[in-house]
Amino acid sequence: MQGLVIKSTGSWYSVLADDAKRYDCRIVGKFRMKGIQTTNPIAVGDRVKFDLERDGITGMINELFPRKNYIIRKSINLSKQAQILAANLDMAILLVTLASPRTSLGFIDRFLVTAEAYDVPAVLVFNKLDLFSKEGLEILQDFKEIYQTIGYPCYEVSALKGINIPIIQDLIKDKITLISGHSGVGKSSLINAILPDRELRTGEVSDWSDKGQHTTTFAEMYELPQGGFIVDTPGIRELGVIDIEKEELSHFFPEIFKTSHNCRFNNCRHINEPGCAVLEAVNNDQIAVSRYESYLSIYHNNDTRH
Ligand SMILES: Nc1nc2c(ncn2[C@@H]2O[C@H](COP(=O)(O)OP(=O)(O)OP(=O)(O)O)[C@@H](O)[C@H]2O)c(=O)[nH]1
Ligand SMILES: [Zn+2]
Repeated sequence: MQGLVIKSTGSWYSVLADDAKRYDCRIVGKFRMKGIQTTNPIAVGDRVKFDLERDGITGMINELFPRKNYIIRKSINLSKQAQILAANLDMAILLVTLASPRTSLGFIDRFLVTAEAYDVPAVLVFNKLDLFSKEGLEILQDFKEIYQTIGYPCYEVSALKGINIPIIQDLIKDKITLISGHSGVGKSSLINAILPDRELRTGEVSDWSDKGQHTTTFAEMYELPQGGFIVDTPGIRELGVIDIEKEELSHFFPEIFKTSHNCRFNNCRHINEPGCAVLEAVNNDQIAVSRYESYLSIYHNNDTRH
């Protein structure tokens, strides 16, 4: 039988099979991933094959289908180990607010770089629309223009007042979607608005605390009544920390990458090189200054965290 892993406790996996029934499964043998060592071989979002046991309600997973992508969390102390938080994400939503609290452009850009590196399509959703003044709405238009020009879809909602929620419900239908955002941005409110019945909580993964202790938090996969799942990872405010080589960073800024093909040197860093097409595009307002500043900031710090 085949199915989707909707819950993982480390030793048991809840698999939603193609017959729409749920089976508690264990793993046969070892599943090793090339390149990274993981504490959990299988995560929510994985598609697996399993053999049904005689009892008709439990199973043994014997095959993991190739992942189109996955997001990981590195252990802070156990340096070589990583934990797969979720696999096969169709979309990552970054929830953004322009006031109380204001999300910085740098934060947005770091999220987008990480999403690009993980190969997860990213979308920006601006929340707390009900709080926007006239000036706020103008800033919203500026923000949207920066990101829509690059190709990132932007939406605006009020989770509290229920504005534009059906648009988001439609957007996430039949997809596995990760919702991220910094504290206070309204993630819980949005999930509640989308999914009033929180009883549908369906998954979890364990996690490390900052002190390196192995604690359990809940990265949850909520099944949507209209089809699809939301992955919520409380305590993980971004997609996770990922190591990006300096030389590769521009690959994750789509507009910089596209423009860089016209740089004079093919190893151009886009910092001060003669004939740099990226610098020229920034000067001509074809690339947003804020985006270029984020590029420089990440380049110099080599850091995708806050
Ligand atoms: N005015 C307004 N307030 C909102 C909206 N959405 C959420 N809030 C408020 O913002 C605060 C934070 O909302 P939460 O949903 O708890 O935010 P969160 O992102 O889940 O925050 P953490 O639990 O810290 O991760 C609460 O006081 C909400 O009532 C909105 O659309 N408009
Ligand atoms: Zn260049």
